[in-house]
Amino acid sequence: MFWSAVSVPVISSHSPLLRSSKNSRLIRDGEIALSHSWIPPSSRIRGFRSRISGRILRLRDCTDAQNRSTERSRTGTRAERTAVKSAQTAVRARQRTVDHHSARPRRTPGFAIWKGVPAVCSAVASVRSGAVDRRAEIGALSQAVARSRLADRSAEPIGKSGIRRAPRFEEIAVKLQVALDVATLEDALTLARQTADHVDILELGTPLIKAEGLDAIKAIKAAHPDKLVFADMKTADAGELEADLAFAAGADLVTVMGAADDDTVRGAVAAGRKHGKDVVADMITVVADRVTRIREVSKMGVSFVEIHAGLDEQAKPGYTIQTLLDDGKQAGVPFSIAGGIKAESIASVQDSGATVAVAGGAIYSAKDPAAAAKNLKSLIR
Ligand SMILES: O=C([C@H](O)CO)[C@H](O)[C@H](O)COP(=O)(O)O
Repeated sequence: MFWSAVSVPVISSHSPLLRSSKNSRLIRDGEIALSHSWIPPSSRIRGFRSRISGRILRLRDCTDAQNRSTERSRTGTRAERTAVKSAQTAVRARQRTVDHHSARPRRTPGFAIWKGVPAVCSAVASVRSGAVDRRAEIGALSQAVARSRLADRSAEPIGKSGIRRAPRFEEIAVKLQVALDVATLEDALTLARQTADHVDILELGTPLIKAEGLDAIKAIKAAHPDKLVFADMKTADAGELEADLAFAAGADLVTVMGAADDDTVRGAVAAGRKHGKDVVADMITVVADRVTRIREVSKMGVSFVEIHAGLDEQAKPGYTIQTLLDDGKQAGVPFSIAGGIKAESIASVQDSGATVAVAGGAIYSAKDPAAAAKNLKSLIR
């Protein structure tokens, strides 16, 4: 399940409704994230009213926060106006980054969760809701703005200044993706059935797609319509055509090689736009100057990059997942990690700020794949 960039203040996070709801996740006291499926598409753009804990709150996404805060800045006390104005500036600056990195930020707010945007949006929403103490909220707003400014610097390598990356994703659990790296559709359906309850994304591995063809995407999606289906096409040429085929077969996310020609990446992105779906740039084989290429492909409109060490690279002596995590931290764009994630390493993947953790061997090679997936999920804080 994807969690929306909408991060809303709640009056009481102790509400049984919020605690038990499959559709909301407590980020921290006073703030929840809502699942995409729970938010009608139009509301992701315009905001909507929802009754939570008996109070009506205004929910909005990052772009909406910008618009609404304009209204707010016309009224209220001087302190409120100043606070909202700084938030507006911060949100706009962040939004520009979102626009820059993703051609479809408004339609994919889930991938816009980075660099302090939700914190600012949430704080703007708090001030606007008028439901809680204004002084406290203005304090929260200022903090969010400061955090966003700090995050501005996070794209730069950590240098002598000693400035560390500002916290970005850590309040929101990383999504778990199982790589169905098996050779038959039958085995893939079995593995998907065993693990679906514990994962957010079902990935059809490249070998599976090659063995069974695009119909395998259709079959997995039909069996698990509530899950995001990721087609690991690893497209190296004819990006638009190949991505189009995978999306038409039912994929929600499709990979294109980050090492491919820029036009191949752009082509896949164009297909993604046409279908309203997401393209992921797989950075497998890009090792030298990986951060530079990650930033380049991000600007081409992919939803996020997969920083990936393939099975052959993992088999080399001295391989460590840490280099992938370090590059993710340094790149300052949304990323997933794939490269032999195990129970021992999944916490560090989350700490790196990854959006998605991809696990193949740790699940399909386990004696009990369901238990392995469940365990990995439980290790995500
Ligand atoms: O993409 C993958 C690889 O290239 C084989 O197709 C894997 O799905 C990915 O590496 C995740 O698997 P593990 O590395 O075994 O966790």
